[in-house]
Amino acid sequence: MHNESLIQENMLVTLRSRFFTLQVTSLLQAPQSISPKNPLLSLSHKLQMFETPKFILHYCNHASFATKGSKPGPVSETKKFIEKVLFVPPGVGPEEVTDDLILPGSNIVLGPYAGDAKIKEVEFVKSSNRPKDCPKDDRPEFAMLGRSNVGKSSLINALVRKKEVALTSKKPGKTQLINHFLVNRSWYIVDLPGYGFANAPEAARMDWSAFTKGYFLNRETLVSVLLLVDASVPPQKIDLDCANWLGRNNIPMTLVFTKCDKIKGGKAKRPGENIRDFQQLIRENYKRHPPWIMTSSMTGLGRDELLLHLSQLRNYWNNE
Ligand SMILES: Nc1nc2c(ncn2[C@@H]2O[C@H](COP(=O)(O)OP(=O)(O)OP(=O)(O)O)[C@@H](O)[C@H]2O)c(=O)[nH]1
Ligand SMILES: [Mg+2]
Repeated sequence: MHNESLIQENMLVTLRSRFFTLQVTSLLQAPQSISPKNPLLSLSHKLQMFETPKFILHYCNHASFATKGSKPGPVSETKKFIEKVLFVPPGVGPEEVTDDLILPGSNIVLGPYAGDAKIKEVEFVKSSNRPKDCPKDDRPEFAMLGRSNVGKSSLINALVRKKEVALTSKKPGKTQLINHFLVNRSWYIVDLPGYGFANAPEAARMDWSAFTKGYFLNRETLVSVLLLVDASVPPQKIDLDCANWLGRNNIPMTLVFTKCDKIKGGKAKRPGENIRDFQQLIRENYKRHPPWIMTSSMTGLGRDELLLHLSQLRNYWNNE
């Protein structure tokens, strides 16, 4: 794709996201009824003021996700395409998806479980150095996973709108323990140590396999892993391995692309291209695309959209 159209695409995503952010305030604040009589209708009504996020179709056209030789038509007419490419949450049938229900800068469809996504308070609970030392209660949690320096701690701070809730650093390897943060006294965000940091001092280096994999495989309250991937660099083998490992172990995952504000000069690929490449490389291992979303902790891109996504996963989990 030409650089110019990529820049336009990135700008479009940013603008749409800003526009959307203004409009979603009511959804962020007002708890949604979990089983309204006609949930999609009411949600659709709330979202109808939004600009139609044609980005997803535009994106998918370029990523050639659609069957070869066929152009994706309007979302409502391409059921197979929707099932394969979009993340359609519980409570929404593929035939009910309209493009105004797709969160901008993502493949995530907003369903009737979304709501009550505003963060009112956040409290650091504890650091654990073994999975079995993690808080023992039945509140749902989301774990931030990703390479050292990908921006896990920064994203937590951006989500909760506090500068130093989770400690960040320019040097990789800052987070060394499993850190639980309790949000609104009802759910946890978990900051995990980064993987792939070979240069850490011996004492700080850890066996990621034993340490963190145990957590994923045994944590019953884990609603979804948020796998953070740096969109400013080309796909890295270690991230692809991680995405594939989660897929093989049926651990629910949302791909959160970070640093989408970072545009490198020269011939370096743009975030949009790196994101597409990453998805194409994991495509074989997933029947359907996992939910993915573009974010930037610097500009706030994707913040409210990600909170809405987490709210629908969490509310569904609570009602299961
Ligand atoms: N441009 C840009 N920089 C970012 C973004 N998110 C994080 N950073 C920077 O990336 C560096 C690492 O951020 P952290 O949040 O500490 O990364 P981490 O994944 O928690 O790292 P570990 O704790 O070492 O695993 C810091 O210098 C951040 O300022 C982003 O969205 N855009
Ligand atoms: Mg960290």
